[in-house]
Amino acid sequence: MLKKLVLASNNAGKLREFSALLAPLGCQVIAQGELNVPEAEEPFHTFVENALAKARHASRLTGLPALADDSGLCVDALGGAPGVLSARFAGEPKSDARNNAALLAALDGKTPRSGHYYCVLVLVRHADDPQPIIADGVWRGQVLSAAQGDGGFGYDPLFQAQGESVSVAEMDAAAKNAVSHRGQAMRALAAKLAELGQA
Ligand SMILES: O=c1nc[nH]c2c1ncn2[C@H]1C[C@H](O)[C@@H](COP(=O)(O)OP(=O)(O)OP(=O)(O)O)O1
Ligand SMILES: [Mg+2]
Repeated sequence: MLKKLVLASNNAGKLREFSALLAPLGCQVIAQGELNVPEAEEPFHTFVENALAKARHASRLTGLPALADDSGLCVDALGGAPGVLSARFAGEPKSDARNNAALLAALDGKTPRSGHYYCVLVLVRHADDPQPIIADGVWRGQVLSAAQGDGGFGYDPLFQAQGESVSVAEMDAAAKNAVSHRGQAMRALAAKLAELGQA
């Protein structure tokens, strides 16, 4: 039933991961930027509210079903920060390099360095869909004391997932998708769609 989907994100790193993660759905996927959808406001304190706002915004402006991802890094010793503010941890304009520097500074001298990536995905069939499909994923690990690697995006050079011996930026893209917060969320979303007979 889902033939065409707008991906409600402007983050190039996420879009790269989704091109592999969405392939099994077999539907046509268009990034919102290709349809000139401007970035949505993300004013809320929870990931799920922000993801829903992004999905509704893209769906309203395109008339298509929309999938949004709201995600971030939650560090235990920082009370869950940067959390929903991950993208703007070092202020505007958004910058992965400045966010990583701000994270190292915030954690300087603090222990433990444990935390998790969180991702929530929201799919709306239309802008006012009363039954959004929601799935999430958690990926635990540690914040490293210096950046390692140049793959991935965001905080990946500083994050080493549990059970791994390298940073996420040193993992290959398929290995990351197989275990990441986003990969887990996507597989859970696909299972819900299948349950609803819509994938
Ligand atoms: O797998 C990941 N690897 C590294 N960093 C990650 C990951 N997943 C989320 N993150 C970080 C990046 C950004 O600092 C924030 C997401 O913020 P978030 O608002 O969801 O995305 P965004 O503004 O970059 O793009 P958009 O809202 O258009 O999807 O969390
Ligand atoms: Mg955002």
